[in-house]
Amino acid sequence: MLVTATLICTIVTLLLIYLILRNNLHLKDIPKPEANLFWGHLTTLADRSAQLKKVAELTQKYGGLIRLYIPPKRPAVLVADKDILQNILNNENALEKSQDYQYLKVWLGEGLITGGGVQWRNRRRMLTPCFGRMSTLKHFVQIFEKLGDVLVEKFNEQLDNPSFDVFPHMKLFTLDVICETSMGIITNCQRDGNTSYCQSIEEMTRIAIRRMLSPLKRFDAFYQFTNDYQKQKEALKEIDAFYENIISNKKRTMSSKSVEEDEDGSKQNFLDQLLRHQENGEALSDKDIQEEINTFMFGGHDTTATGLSFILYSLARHPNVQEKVLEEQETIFGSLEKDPEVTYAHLQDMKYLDAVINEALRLYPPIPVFGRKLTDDIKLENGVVLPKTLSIGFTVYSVHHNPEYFPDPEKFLPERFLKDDIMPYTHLPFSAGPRSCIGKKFAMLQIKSCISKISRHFKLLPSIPDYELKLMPEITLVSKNGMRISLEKRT
Ligand code: HEM
Repeated sequence: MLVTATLICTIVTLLLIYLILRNNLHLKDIPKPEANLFWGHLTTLADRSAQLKKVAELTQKYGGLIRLYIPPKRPAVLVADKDILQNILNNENALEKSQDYQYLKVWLGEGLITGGGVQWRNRRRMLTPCFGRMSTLKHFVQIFEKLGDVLVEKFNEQLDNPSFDVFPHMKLFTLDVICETSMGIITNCQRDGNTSYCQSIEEMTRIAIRRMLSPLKRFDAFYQFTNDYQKQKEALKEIDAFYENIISNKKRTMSSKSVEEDEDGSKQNFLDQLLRHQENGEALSDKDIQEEINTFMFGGHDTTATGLSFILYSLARHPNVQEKVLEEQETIFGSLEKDPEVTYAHLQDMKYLDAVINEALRLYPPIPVFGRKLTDDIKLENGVVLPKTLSIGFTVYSVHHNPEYFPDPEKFLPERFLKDDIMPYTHLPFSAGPRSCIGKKFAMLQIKSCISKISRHFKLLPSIPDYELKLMPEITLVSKNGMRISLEKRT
C-alpha cells in the first residue's frame, strides 16, 4: 500500500516537474505574464466574459506576444502585434490550422477551412474564381435583395416590441442566403423556421464549440461516450442525406442538358460551379465537393450573421451615423425611396456604409481569435524563435482594441476608415495573407445589401431598457445577453 502511494506521488511530482519545465524552458523567450506555478493563468482567464478584455490588456502590456498557460494544456502563444502578424500570416511555415480545427474535420473534412498542405493549396486555387466572378456576384446580389425583403417583413412584425434580439433573425436570413447561393436551394427559413437540414448545421456548429471548450471532450476516448457524439452522428446523417439528394438531382439535370440553360454560367451557384470543374476534368471528387459545400455552409452564415447583428446594434446606438448612412442612400438613389432596384454597382458606391461596416467589424470582430500550427521554426525580427509544431492564436480582438493602432479604440467612429491611414495588419476581421477569408467580397456585398435595406426601412433605436453587451469568444464572437435593439418605421 505504502509502496503504491509513494509510486503515485512520485509519478505525479515528476509529471508536474515535466509540465513546469516544458512550459517554462521550451518557450522561455516569449513573455509570460505572472502566473501560478501549478495552475498557471487559470484564475486570470476564469471569467469567460472578461477574457477578451483581459487578453487585450496583457498583449498590450507585453508587446503583442505572450504565452498563457492552463494546465494540463500546452501554453497558448498569442500574437497581437501588427509586424509579427504580417510575418506569420504570410509565412509558408504557418499555413496549417491549429488543433482546435480538428474537431470540425468530421464534418468539413479537408475543406478549405480545415484542410492543409498541397491539397489545400490546390483547392484554394480552384475555388478562388468562384468567389470573384463578377457575373456570379451580380446574380448573388439579386438573391441578397430578395431575401432581404423577407427580413424587412420579419422586422415589421417587431415594430410594437420595446426591444428584440436581432441575432436569431440574422441567422435565418444568412442561412437562407447561403443555401440558395451555395446549392440553389430555397429553404425559406425566415418564413417557415429552421428546416431539419439547417438545424443539423446549427447542431454541428454547437457541438464543435462545446468540444473545443471542454477539457474532457477533446479526447476521443472520452468523447465517444458522450451525448454530443450521438447527436453528431444524427446531425451528420441528416446533412449527408440532404446533400446526396441535392447532388443526384443536380447531376441528372446537368447531364440532361447539352447546353447549360444559363450559357455564360452567371447564374450558377457554388455547387454548379464545382460540378463544372469536375466535368472539365479538374481533380475534385464528389467527396471533395461535399466537403467544400459543408465548409461554405459553416464558414458563410454564422460569421455574417454575427457581423450583421453587431452592425445593427452599433447603428442603433449612433443616430448621427445612421443619418449619414441615409444621406448616402439618398445621394446614390436620387431620392429616399425604400425599395429601389439595387445593383452590384450601387453597393460598390456605398463608401460611407463600407466605413460603418469596417468600424463595427473592428469593434466586434466576428472571429475574435483564430489559430495556426507551425510546420517549421519561425524567427522573428527581435530574434525570438517560434518553434516548429507550436500552435499560435491570433487575437484579432486585441489588435482591433489597441489604442496605438486605433486611438479611442472603444469608440464607434466610422470616419477613421474614410482616411487612408489604417496601418497594415491592424484590421483583420477577414484575416490576411494566403489563408484569409475567401468569402470576404461575398460577405461584404451581402452585409451592404442587408444594412442599406434595413436602414431605408427602419430607424434603429437602442433597446428599451438600454444595456451593455456581454461578449464572449466562442468560434465566433457572441453576446451572452443577445444583441437587442428596437425599431421605428421610416415614413
Ligand atoms: C462577416 C463575414 C465573415 C467573416 C468575418 C469571416 C472571417 C474569416 C476569417 C477570419 C477567416 C480565417 C480563419 C482562419 O485562418 O482560421 C476566414 C476563412 C474562411 N472563410 Fe470567412 N468570414 C466571413 C464570411 C465568409 C463567407 C460568406 C464565406 C463563404 C461563403 C466564407 C468562407 C471562408 C472560407 C472557405 C475560409 C477558409 C479559407 C482558407 O483557409 O483558404 N467566409 N473567414
